[in-house]
Amino acid sequence: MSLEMEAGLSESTLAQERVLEQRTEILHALCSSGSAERLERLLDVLLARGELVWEDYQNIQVPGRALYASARQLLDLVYTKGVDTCEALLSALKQVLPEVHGGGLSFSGCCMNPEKEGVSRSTATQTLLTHRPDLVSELQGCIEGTLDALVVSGNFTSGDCGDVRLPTRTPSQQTSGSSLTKDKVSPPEEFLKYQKKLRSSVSAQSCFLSTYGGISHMSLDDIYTEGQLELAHDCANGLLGLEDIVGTAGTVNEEADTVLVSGEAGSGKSTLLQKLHLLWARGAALQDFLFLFPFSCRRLNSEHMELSAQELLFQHCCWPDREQEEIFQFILDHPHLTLFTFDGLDELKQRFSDENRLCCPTQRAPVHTLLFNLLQGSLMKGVLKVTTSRSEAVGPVLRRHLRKEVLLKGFSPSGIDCFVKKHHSDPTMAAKVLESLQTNNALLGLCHSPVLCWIVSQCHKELLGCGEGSLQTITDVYLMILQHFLQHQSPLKSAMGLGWLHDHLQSVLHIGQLAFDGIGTSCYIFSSTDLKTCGVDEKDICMGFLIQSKEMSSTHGKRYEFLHVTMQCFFAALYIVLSSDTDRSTILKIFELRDMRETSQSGKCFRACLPSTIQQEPILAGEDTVAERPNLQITATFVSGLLSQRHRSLWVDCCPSAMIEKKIKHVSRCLSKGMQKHFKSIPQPVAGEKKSMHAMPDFVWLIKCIYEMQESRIAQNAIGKLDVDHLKLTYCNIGPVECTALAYVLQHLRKPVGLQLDNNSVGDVGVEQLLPCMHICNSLYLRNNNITDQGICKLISKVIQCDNFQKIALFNNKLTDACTQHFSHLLKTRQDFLSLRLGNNNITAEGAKQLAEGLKVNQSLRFLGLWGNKIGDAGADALASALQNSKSLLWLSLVGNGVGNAGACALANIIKNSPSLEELWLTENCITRTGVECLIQALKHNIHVKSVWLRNNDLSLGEVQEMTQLESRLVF
Ligand SMILES: Nc1ncnc2c1ncn2[C@@H]1O[C@H](COP(=O)(O)OP(=O)(O)OP(=O)(O)O)[C@@H](O)[C@H]1O
Repeated sequence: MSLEMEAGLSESTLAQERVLEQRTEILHALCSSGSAERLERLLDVLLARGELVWEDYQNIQVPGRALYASARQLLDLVYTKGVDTCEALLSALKQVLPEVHGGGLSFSGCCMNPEKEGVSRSTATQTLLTHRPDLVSELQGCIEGTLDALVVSGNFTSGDCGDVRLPTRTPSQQTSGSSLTKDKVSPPEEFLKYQKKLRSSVSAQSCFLSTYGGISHMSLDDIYTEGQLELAHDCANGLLGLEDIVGTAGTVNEEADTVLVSGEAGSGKSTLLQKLHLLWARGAALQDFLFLFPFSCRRLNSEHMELSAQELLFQHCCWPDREQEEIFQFILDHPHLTLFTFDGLDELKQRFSDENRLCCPTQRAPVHTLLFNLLQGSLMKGVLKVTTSRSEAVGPVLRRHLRKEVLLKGFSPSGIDCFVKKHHSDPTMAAKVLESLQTNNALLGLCHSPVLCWIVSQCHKELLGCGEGSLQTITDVYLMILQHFLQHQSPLKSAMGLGWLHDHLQSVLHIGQLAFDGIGTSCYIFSSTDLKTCGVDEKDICMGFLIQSKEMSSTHGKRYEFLHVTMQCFFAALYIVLSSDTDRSTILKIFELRDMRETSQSGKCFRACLPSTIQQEPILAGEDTVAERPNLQITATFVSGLLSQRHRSLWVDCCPSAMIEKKIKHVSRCLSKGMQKHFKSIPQPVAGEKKSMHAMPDFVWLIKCIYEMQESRIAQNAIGKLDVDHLKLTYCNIGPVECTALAYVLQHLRKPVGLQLDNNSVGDVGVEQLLPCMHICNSLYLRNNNITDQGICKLISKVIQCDNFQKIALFNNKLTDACTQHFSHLLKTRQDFLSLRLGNNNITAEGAKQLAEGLKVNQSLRFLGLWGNKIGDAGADALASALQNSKSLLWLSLVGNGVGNAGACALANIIKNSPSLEELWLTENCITRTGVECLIQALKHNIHVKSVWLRNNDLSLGEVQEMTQLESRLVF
């Protein structure tokens, strides 16, 4: 074999090998956007070059086939056609996907087959084929004119035009359709009819709020209040709008199609989805999606038949009256035009797993298998899915398949205001409710949770009549709604005092048992038989705690669910407290702590303590069916609250006090043991370091249970033995409610701690809630917590009196110059204050001047951090003159403050005079040679300074080298 031949052979085989080797990348490049556009352009080029014939094209573009399947068919065909076609494919890819090519995928080394390129085609059809790619791009934007011309010339009918104009086609599909093929996509009228039917069914399901079902009808439009939405992985991006949920912001995994909206119970996840559904149905949002299929995991639990993806869509959402196949194929073909929502993934009986793979949309499987495959994208890849869940119920396996996670953090303070005003049409009443909230901070904190805000607004009479400050805990609020509903039953007896519970005890126990059995088996929808088994009758239903379930199919009889799942937890707790059938083992199970490695065991154990009738029920007995842990924990929180000394009088006539006493003992022992378990996990400190405790998953929950009990003795028992210097509770979902509980419990610590609450949702209300424990804190870290000047004003006026308090860090909040007068006051008053870090806020020169007033007279501050503000040269000047006489300052950071040369020269005075300064940070400050020279001069007078950081300023490489030679303590 000659050398040329050998070279030719290896180059040719190379092309074929490359198509094989790069198959996955090519497929990804063609299909990952979910749009068929790229594949179509590639086909156009290959047709034009004669590499594919028309028949090949039709074999690839089979209507209804998934995009990936078509692309695979193309690659198979090209490979079997041989080396030349492989080369042509690689070359066409370069043309079609230049950006991908530039991004690392190399299809190079191939040229077009000149013979085929030069084929002359005599007929018009051939010309159309040869010039197809150019025609496609030229026709984009002038399709309408072309269609008109074709109709006028008699070549096209209006039906042909309709096919081409099909709204869901990509621009190049529209163009290709006019010249080559009329895809067998369903005709527009049928498709539009289905879309219309789907829209009206989605609209009907979403226009009312179910919590109001038992009492009145409240339209979503009238009551919907924006909740606070944040990206889980991008704190800097601030709050999101509703449509950002499906947008690209915050994407962490481009490959994945599932967006998770997570939040606590009652934070408004279902309501948010409902709002999205309604907006879509009205054409007011998400208009990139032609179809939206809403699913409720709670209702999917009741589906015991195996279904295909197609059956799931049509049977559970909206049935197409005609042409089901075509409509489904259309959805498969255009996955990016469809949105699925799955509400309450945490309520699904099975835990997410990606083990049973299913790819075929027509293959039947159990509904949870379908759901898991849809979420992980092996089924109906490209369809965007939005699912909601409590955050703690989402495991690492699902997280791997998430495109992004969005956190729903309940109402902001202004959201509470807005909700209460919407809830009460009478503005005087709204004002009274808001006024009473302002006088009760613990209750105001609770109202950040929409479900609690709803209860408080609903029970305004009880609220206004119950006296200031008597509502402190979540249990108090739920007892209030219990009383509200029960008294609604017998209004004449409304002045009956404590007897209100006793009079309805049997009903409460029956509903309680239903709730309790359901919590143990993740059952949230109840049949008439379930109700009968627990003795719940029509009169009990009328009380309003149970509402009729919105059913997807009429084959089931009437079904019921609790107004809200937290209400079910509350009734389960009432049952645990009041029933003689529950004992120590029940309490032990609901208070069982989560092992870090444990997933579902506790649920199974809990089931074991349910009555045997429930255990044997076939739907509930599946191996992987579990009680949902977050609901068990909410139930345990309510049990703690109900067993509080404050509510003991309620039970006097309802059950033997010895039984209640016993249960109290069990609960306090569980809480104390739970805390001990945490303390045991604290590692011994490394020499020279402080003893630090990182909160484990259940720590905050235990703290909340202790708070619900409102008994100092229990709090003292549980926390008094904690011996740490630093308590770290970062990323623990701590909002105002948790702050209230933390402050209540931490007050009982024996020695001062550093409290680190970075990256939570403390806010101003939370800050106020923390005040009672400030005397036991020596430092407070509140990075990224939505805190404003208002919160700081209250915080400082408290900590100024706390002798232990010496350090505060508030980076990434919403502070402005208005807060600096308070810090200035703190610095003036406290001559033992050590560290003030206010980085990344909105402090300007004015704020720096205010701070300088305090710094002038302070002789204790060692660390001052103001990076990422906007103090400029004037601010730097003020700080410099205040700090140049400081004998305590060790570390000063003014990174990214635009201090410039003037600022640098002013700051040089600190270097010149300070006997203590060790580090000065001036990175990113637009400083040039002039400024650095001032610093160098000053450094000549100071041997204590260890480093001056000057990275990313306006200096050339040569200047940097020269200055480093002159002064080695400058860091560039
Ligand atoms: N954005 C909102 N505007 C007005 N009311 C709301 C809003 N969000 C929630 N609510 C009220 O709070 C109740 C509970 O909200 P929702 O059921 O949406 O919470 P959730 O986060 O889905 O709870 P869970 O995780 O327990 O299912 C609603 O029924 C409604 O009364």
